[in-house]
Amino acid sequence: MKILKFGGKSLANGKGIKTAIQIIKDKAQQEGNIAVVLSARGNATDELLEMLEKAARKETYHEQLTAFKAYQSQTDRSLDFSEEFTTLENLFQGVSLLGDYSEKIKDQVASQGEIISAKLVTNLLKKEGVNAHYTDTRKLIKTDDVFGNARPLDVISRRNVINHFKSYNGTTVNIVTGFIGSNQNNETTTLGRNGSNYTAALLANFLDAEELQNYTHVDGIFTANPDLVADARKIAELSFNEANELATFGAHILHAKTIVPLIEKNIPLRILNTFNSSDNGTVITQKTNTKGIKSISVLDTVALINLEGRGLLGRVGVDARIFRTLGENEINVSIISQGSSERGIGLVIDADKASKAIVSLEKEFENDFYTKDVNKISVIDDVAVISIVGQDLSEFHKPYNALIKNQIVPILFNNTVSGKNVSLVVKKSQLHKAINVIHGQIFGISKKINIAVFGKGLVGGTLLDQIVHSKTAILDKNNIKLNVFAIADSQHVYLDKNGIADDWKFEFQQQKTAYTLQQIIDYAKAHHLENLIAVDTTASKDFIHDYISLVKNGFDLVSANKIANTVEYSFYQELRTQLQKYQKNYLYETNVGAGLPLIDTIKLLHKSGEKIKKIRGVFSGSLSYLFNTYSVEDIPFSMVLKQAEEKGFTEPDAREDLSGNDVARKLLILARELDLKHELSDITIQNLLPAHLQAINLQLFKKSITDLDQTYTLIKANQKEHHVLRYVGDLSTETGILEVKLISVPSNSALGQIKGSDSIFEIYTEAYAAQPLVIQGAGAGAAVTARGVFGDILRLTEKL
Ligand SMILES: NC(=O)C1=CN([C@@H]2O[C@H](COP(=O)(O)OP(=O)(O)OC[C@H]3O[C@@H](n4cnc5c(N)ncnc54)[C@H](O)[C@@H]3O)[C@@H](O)[C@H]2O)C=CC1
Ligand SMILES: N[C@@H](CC=O)C(=O)O
Repeated sequence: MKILKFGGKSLANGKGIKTAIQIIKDKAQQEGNIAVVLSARGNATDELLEMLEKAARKETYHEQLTAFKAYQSQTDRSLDFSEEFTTLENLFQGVSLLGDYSEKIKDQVASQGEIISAKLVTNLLKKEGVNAHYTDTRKLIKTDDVFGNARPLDVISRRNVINHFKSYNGTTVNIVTGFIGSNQNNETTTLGRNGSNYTAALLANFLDAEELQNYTHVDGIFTANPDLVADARKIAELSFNEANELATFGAHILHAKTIVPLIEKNIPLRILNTFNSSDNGTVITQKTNTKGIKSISVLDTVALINLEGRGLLGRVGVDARIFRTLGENEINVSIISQGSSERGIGLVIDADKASKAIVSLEKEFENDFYTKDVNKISVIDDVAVISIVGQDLSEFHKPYNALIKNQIVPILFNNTVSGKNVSLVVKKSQLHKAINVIHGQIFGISKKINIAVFGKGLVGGTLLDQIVHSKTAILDKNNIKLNVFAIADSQHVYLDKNGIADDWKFEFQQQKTAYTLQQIIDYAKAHHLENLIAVDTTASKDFIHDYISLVKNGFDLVSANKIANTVEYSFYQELRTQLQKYQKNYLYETNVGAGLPLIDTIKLLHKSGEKIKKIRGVFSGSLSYLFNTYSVEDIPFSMVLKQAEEKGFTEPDAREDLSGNDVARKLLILARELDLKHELSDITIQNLLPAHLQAINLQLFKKSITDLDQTYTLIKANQKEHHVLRYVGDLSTETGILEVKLISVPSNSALGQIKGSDSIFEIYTEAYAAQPLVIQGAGAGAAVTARGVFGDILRLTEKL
């Protein structure tokens, strides 16, 4: 025999009840021996209890009762529910007169929901030709007298159920009321929370069922609540022990007491979705083959009680007093944590019991306050418990580190000695983010990286296109979901928590209002976005002052902008101090040599103790292009400059290149990588601009660029034969030389031979003394730079 159980949503008017009837009919035809346990339909129980409360407060409930009757009668008008409706009317009337009600009355009211439900389903099945029989469990399940949470009396209930089912030879489908029973005086009782599931489990146990199939409105048990974690996935198999842990920690589908009768007889429990017949659901059995973490569950209606005292160390009986006090006040403790110093104990209890707990504990420890053995009993009520079921402590560092990196510091954590369960108490405001971070980390379904791109110009725009284009491949290959949730230029921002798509340019254009950085930070917080990266593809001197704010708010940084690394050394140092403090990273590989792997190489050599003596070369892609082209072609200098601009090699203001500032910045960045505390002013810079072009505005400069032609025609003409012009950077740690200048070199030398926009860096070290280590390649351009920034983002994702 199989027991089927249907929940309230599965029995709601319309699609629910129709589907449930079809399922029962099909199962009765295909599998024969079944019994069906039912909850009250829709929200019937809540509505009945609401009306009861209203009656007790002497408020009017009549309109709601009329609506209730109409709803319950709507599906099958041939049925007469006058007995149930009259019972309810009489009960409410009595309560209204008295202004109060007992738990006994409450059970009588609540039970009508299941009675109506089972009568309706029986009738509908009969109409469909199924030999259905209405079974009122008040006649079968005998309980004690604890109204509202009655305990079934095993022997008598078992005998009643077996005898009742014996009277039917298997061709009858018993449609059984869940949740309700009766005491020895035949007064209606109810079985408490999850009572209908309990009834189904008891029936399965008493009748030695082959399986209990619990029909709900979800596909089964998930790795986390899908409402909180979009990536949550269904678990196919669970063991009873794991289910029990989940039940304790808020998986509402299960309840510990419903599992016990099944464990006793080793009866599998299958959670199924009424509305998705193609899904096999989750099956819970004695033992599953699959290992590892099963699920993350949450308790969010809890409070953390903290009792602290200097005089508690070694005092016998303190914990006993705490638990006795709480026990006497019917306060259940779900998590306990006490350090070996015994100076404090943390307890997690139901939130609605927090005040009672504090008052009773303060009373119990009144004398200890006077003697100063106890100095504080406090409550933190904006907390939630996350429980990782199946978590082995040897692997716990992974989710824990991920939480810390996302600036979520658990208030308390503890584990079960037997079984694998780690629970963390976190601030409720951080729950959503915390559960997503943990889920991403332990299930490795995909790690979501939330990116804000500041600057959507040449480099930023190309980067965004590259991300949109490659994100699916990166997800498939690396399990990393790149989610650009913010794009900002100097005026507007486009925010989308679900990430940009191909049409990001169009969406950005629709943004018309000014924004502040705080808005972006608040947006990330409000949407619980984890693994945050801010990308700076501006050339802004102001935006760098937002870096520290971003770091403090949980962002790692990637930058193509050289300014933060080249302003005064005190800022350079402060930024690194803050990065260390907040455990954040800052990658800027494209600051020197665009996409070339230069900074990483220098860092590695320096870290490994290799003495770098000199770095020399052509550091600028645009100036490389300018002089490589100008030296061999017979065209005006200004025309080549225009080409360099059009190809995206220059800075937004090309004078940053021509003034030598850009190369000087690169030199300074490299010097600082070698721990040399230089300032930009320490660098000797040869400015390639005539004085009158230096101090005018950009527009005027663009109009006057032909003024450059005469100067460079002369310089070119005055060179030795077979020589070419090159703008070079020179950094010597031995002589202290730091200079950038224009030189003329033989065209067959290494520097003389570079082509296009290539940069070349010759690195002389102790090991690379005679022949330098050479890094050469495109030193500018939106595509290579954006690729370099993308590389930094991917490098960061490995650290998050
Ligand atoms: N072009 C290249 O080959 C390379 C460029 N870089 C660096 O990349 C950066 C970007 O260069 P391009 O894309 O050519 O510049 P661009 O002028 O095309 O784009 C800059 C963008 O930044 C935005 N912006 C300015 N201030 C802002 C602020 N406070 N907040 C947000 N957005 C702001 C602008 O509105 C614009 O969208 C520069 O720092 C440059 O030095 C680095 C390596 C190579
Ligand atoms: N304008 C720069 C771009 C890269 O940093 C250059 O020309 O090298």
